[in-house]
Amino acid sequence: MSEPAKLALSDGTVFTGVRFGAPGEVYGEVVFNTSLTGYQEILTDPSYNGQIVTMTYPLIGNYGINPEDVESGKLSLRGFVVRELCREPSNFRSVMSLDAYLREHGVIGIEGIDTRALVRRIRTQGAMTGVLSTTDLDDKSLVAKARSSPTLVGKDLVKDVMPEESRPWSEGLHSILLDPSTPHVTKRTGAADSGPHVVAVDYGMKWNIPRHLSEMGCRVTVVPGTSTAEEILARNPDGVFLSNGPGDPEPLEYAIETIRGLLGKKPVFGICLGHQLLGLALGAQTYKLKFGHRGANQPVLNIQSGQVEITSQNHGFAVDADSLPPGTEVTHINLNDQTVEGIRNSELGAFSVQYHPEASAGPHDSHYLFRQFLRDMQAPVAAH
Ligand SMILES: NC(=O)CC[C@H](N)C(=O)O
Repeated sequence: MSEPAKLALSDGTVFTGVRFGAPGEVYGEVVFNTSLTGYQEILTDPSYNGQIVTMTYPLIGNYGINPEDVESGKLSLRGFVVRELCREPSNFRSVMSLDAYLREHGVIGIEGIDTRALVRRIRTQGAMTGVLSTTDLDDKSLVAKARSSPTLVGKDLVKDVMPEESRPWSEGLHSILLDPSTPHVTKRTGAADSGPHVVAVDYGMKWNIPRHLSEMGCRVTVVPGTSTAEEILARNPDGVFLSNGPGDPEPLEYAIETIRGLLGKKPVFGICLGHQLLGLALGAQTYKLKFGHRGANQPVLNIQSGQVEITSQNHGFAVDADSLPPGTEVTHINLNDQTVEGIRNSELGAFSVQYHPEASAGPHDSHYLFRQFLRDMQAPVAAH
């Protein structure tokens, strides 16, 4: 039996659809993702904390859920919006349906709404707060709640999703990726225990990042996003990695302070939130984009090589190019809107990208950045 659900936006628009997943009511920033596949990686990406995610692809759930394609141990997003939910998945790796998965994790889903109309609203008005409910179906009340719910600007959303303790990382990439001749066997390679030591500062890190570092032979120690520079340096790393994570980078003063204490001492590599935090630590500014970049088909120009990479992205904030201090250069730009996608300060041995070279899900064009970090770690900082 289908149960109604509603999504109301702060601009007064209300969409009526059908519930899937858990019942209840949530508010969050309504954003959209243009990936055709990878809903499981999106659901488990901690960077979506505080957001209600809409998929633009019209049929979601057709290959089910498997235990391997997770990017964290839980679902951090607030709600999930699709045009049509596939209730009968078919895939040799699937162990349950998307509907059952959302119910198990207490996440509300809505299907059967015109996601094209919703995305056009977000694109014209900008990202908005919305309320998704299966308990209150009164349009006026829902719009009033959407208007009075707080936005994520100025909030620390990292503290909800980062680990409390440090831990050694112990997993490489799927063998399914490494050995296409045995696609029915999904095994991971073990973690490296020699090679350069990377301390990965976890602000809500997608697991495919340390899997890549491990796969390259690095020994990886994951530490909480609140770690100080002294605590990190005491672990004697060869390089420090700054992870992705949710929300506005600006209020994360503890992280910016830590990065300042590492710059020039160890090679630093940042991805997404880590990139924004590196920018802030170098003295640049960040700002909120109108509706963000989320998908697996974002074109990025590598200014140095002249090559275009098709990239996986998930961000709503960006580093302001005009605010970059001398010595820090823009290395990559987004070809859709010319925003900054990568920066480098060679003297300090630090670089970062706004997009996701670990993909998961998405194209693999940007894996070379992990090798670049490896090269940086093999040369002392002063040599950069
Ligand atoms: N994926 C991320 O790390 C996102 C970075 C930041 N929270 C943003 O939305 O811009």
